[in-house]
This record gives sequence, structure tokens and C-alpha cells, in this order.
Amino acid sequence: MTSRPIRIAPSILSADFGRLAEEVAAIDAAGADYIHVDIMDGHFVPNISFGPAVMASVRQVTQKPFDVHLMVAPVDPYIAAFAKAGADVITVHAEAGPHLHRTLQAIRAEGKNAGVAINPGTPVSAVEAVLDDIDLLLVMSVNPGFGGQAFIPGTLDKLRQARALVGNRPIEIEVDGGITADNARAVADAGATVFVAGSSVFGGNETQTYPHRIAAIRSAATTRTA
Ligand SMILES: O=C(CO)[C@H](O)[C@H](O)COP(=O)(O)O
Repeated sequence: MTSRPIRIAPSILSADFGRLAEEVAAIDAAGADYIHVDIMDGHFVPNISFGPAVMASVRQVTQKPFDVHLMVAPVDPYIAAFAKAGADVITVHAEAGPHLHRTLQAIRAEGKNAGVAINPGTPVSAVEAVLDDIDLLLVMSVNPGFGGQAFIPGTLDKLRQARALVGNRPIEIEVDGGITADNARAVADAGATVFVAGSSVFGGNETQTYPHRIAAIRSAATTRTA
């Protein structure tokens, strides 16, 4: 059993966009640790979500940290806008290039925590050279672009590799895609500490169930099974 603190980050990609502020307030009240914000550009990934103006608007309804995942290329022109819109952590893709180190420095220069994400087809070694420049490593457990996809089992090995690579550095290891109460235990054992969950939190429209869904993932991730 891991003794590391577990954080649950519901992805508002799966929320009802027509009631987005209400949805953010609901997951805050339901016990979310972070609000995970997926920004998709229709170029780096085959889907478009929303931009900094929408994020700034919903930022006003919660004090919880905003964990912003930029699936955007080129990304450098948008760092300042999302920092200003209220991001606390800004994560960019290692594959979005070409100047990852410069991008991470730009995030920290905005006074924000810097994260780097790797797609399922990218080895963990791709981030080795920037370990001193990141606060969070996001291991994608689906190919980015859409919510509701199935967890890719090979991610567990990548998480173990990521945990070994990070060592004692103060870097959160986040997992994103297909996370449910059923796989949270294995994902935690493999080394993840931040759990992004979209459809398993927002799977229905009944906001009163959000506390139970978040608690179920947290409980599974933190409960000893052996
Ligand atoms: O980054 C993402 C997709 O690119 C989403 O955050 C991710 O897929 C979460 O959704 P779900 O929990 O439904 O898989």
C-alpha cells in the first residue's frame, strides 16, 4: 500500500458545458483536490474544447487548484494566457515541441507549477532531461483527445518506470484516461499520486452522486487489499 497522498482531479471535459460553473462548484463541494482542465486545439489532438476566457470565467467559483493540461501545438503563445486565466499547474506535452525546456521555464517564469505529459507511445525516458524543471509528470493512459476511452494496461509499467525515474524528487505523478474505482488500486501501486477522472465522475447528470464517485476512487486508491 502506498503512503503517498492521493489527489483526485476530476476532468471537466466530461462535465455539462452548458452548466460549467455549476459543475465546477459541484465537484469542489464533492471533494475534488484539483480541477483538471483539458485544453484541446483541433491540431495536436483531434478535438476542440475551450479556451482561456471560458476557464477564467469558471475559475471564479472555486479556490481549488486548477490543473491545466494543454493539448496544444505550438503551445508557447498560450502559456501567459492560461496563467492569467487562473492556472496553478500548467502541463504541456513532450511531443508538442520543439523547445520543451524553454516552455517549462516560461511556465515557471509565470509563477506556476510546470508539468510535462507523455502520450502512450512516448517512452518515460523522454522527460529525463527536464526532471529538474517539472513539478508534475503526466502519464497518459489513453491517447489524448477524447474522454470515455478505455485505460491502456501497459500504462502500469510506464507508471512504475516513471516512479523509478522520479525517485525522491518532489514531482507528482499524474495519470489520465480511463481511471475508475476498479483500476485505481493498481494505478496507485504503480506510483501515481494524482488521478484524473472524467467520465467516472461526470458519468451521469445527478450532481448529488459526485461525492460518492470521487470518494470511491479515493477509497480504492488508498485501501489496502492484501
Ligand atoms: O485528457 C483527456 C483526454 O485527452 C481526459 O482528461 C481524459 O480522457 C479523462 O477522461 P476519462 O476519465 O473519461 O478517460
